[in-house]
Amino acid sequence: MSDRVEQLILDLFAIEAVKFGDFTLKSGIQSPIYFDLRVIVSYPVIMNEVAELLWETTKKSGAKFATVCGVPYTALPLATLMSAHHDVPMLIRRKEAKDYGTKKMIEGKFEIGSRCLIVEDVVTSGSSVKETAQVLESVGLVVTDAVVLLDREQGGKQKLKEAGIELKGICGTAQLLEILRRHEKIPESVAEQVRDFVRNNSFLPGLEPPVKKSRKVLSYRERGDLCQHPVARQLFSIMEKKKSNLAVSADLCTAEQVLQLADQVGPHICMLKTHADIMTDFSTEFVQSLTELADRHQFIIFEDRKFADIGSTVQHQYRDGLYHIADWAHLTNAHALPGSGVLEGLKQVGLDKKRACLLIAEMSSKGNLATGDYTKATVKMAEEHKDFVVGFISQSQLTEDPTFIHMTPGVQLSGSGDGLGQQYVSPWDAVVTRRADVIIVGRGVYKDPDPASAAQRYQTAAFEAYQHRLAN
Ligand SMILES: O=c1ccn([C@@H]2O[C@H](COP(=O)(O)O)[C@@H](O)[C@H]2O)c(=O)[nH]1
Repeated sequence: MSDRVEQLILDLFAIEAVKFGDFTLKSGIQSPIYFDLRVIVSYPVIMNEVAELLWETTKKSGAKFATVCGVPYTALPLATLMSAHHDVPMLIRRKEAKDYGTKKMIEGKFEIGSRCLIVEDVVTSGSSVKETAQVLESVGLVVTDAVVLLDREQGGKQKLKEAGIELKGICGTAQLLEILRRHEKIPESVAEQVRDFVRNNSFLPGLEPPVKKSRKVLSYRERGDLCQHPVARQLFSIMEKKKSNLAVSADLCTAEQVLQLADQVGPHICMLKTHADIMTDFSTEFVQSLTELADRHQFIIFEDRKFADIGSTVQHQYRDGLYHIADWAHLTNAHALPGSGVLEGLKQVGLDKKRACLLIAEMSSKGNLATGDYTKATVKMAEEHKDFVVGFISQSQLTEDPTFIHMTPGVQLSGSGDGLGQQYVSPWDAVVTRRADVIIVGRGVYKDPDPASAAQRYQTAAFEAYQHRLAN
């Protein structure tokens, strides 16, 4: 195989798929080396050889997969050849979801939970592979392996490993330079310049290049298009249409108070959060009226039940008892503390009803224990239950997966705490600094003499913060 890799590098150099000079990369960095693998479509013999070597490299690594998917666009023909020659089904990732028809981001047939191999032409920081993995995972596929023709050796492999993806490459920059030097295709001074560049432009933590990376921040609409769960899709769509990323927490003790508040703040919110168990007169009539208000004003109902028991018990708490939560709350939440059984239990009740759940990964209260490894384990649990878990209650952004929604309580325009452990940040801080998608406000709204105006103030503050995030 090494003779074939050597010949391939010489061929790539000959067709100017590998160039030396002074190039401005997408990130704005000046680079002395440039890979333009797009040209290989004009050289079918070379393209075929690349696809074969990608296949052999993958097989040698022992990677197991049911489908292959090329990172658009250069790797698409490579994945196609691998698929056709080795009889392994291919998937196509769209760069943008169609705005008509089925709005699929992934074309092709697959089984939920099956593995997909990502194929790429060049890896620098690994972000394109990661982005493709996120889209594949958002539809229920599993990504553990990726294969690339050229690894620039700037930290992408390590970054992907941190994200749980094993990257195998046909050739790295060091080997490529060695081959070209041995065949006297480039002078030693050029090879040294490239080695220097690679050393000084690593994407490893602490060694990131000093330039701003231009990763696109997705809008709520774009994120909604990526989501599979109907509640997540509906929420993002309401947020975009109503220009609201505000959830009001109706922590009130009578049905009349909750319904009055819901009607007053309805036009300004994307979600109403309830604590059914603090109400003295909870009834089916209340549920009916709340549901009507949610339909009229277009908001999601979130029962902040914070389930935290074994699967069998939470199933009863969710389905039965006084509140029959699963019958009316689009969304509920759970602690990760009991382990994944809590989700298995809730899912058996909620999935058929198309309900969704958030995991409590961080809390706003002083001295709480939902930090560090606990928070990380919570994120992992959410990733393993994406059919039901659509996001987090958190105080910061915990994952780059755009299909997870981060909701942040402990938000007020004025005030830093309540004397009982609650800690407040401003809407700007929550959305811009901590990267919340939705802010949750209780007393800041319902204790105001004019809750509708207060909700409008929070709505404007939080949505302007989101628009700032989009633009910067
Ligand atoms: O970490 C958490 C989790 C949940 N909450 C809930 O949010 C509201 C906040 O009400 P405020 O009046 O705005 O303080 C309340 O229902 C809590 O149970 C939280 O605050 N922190």
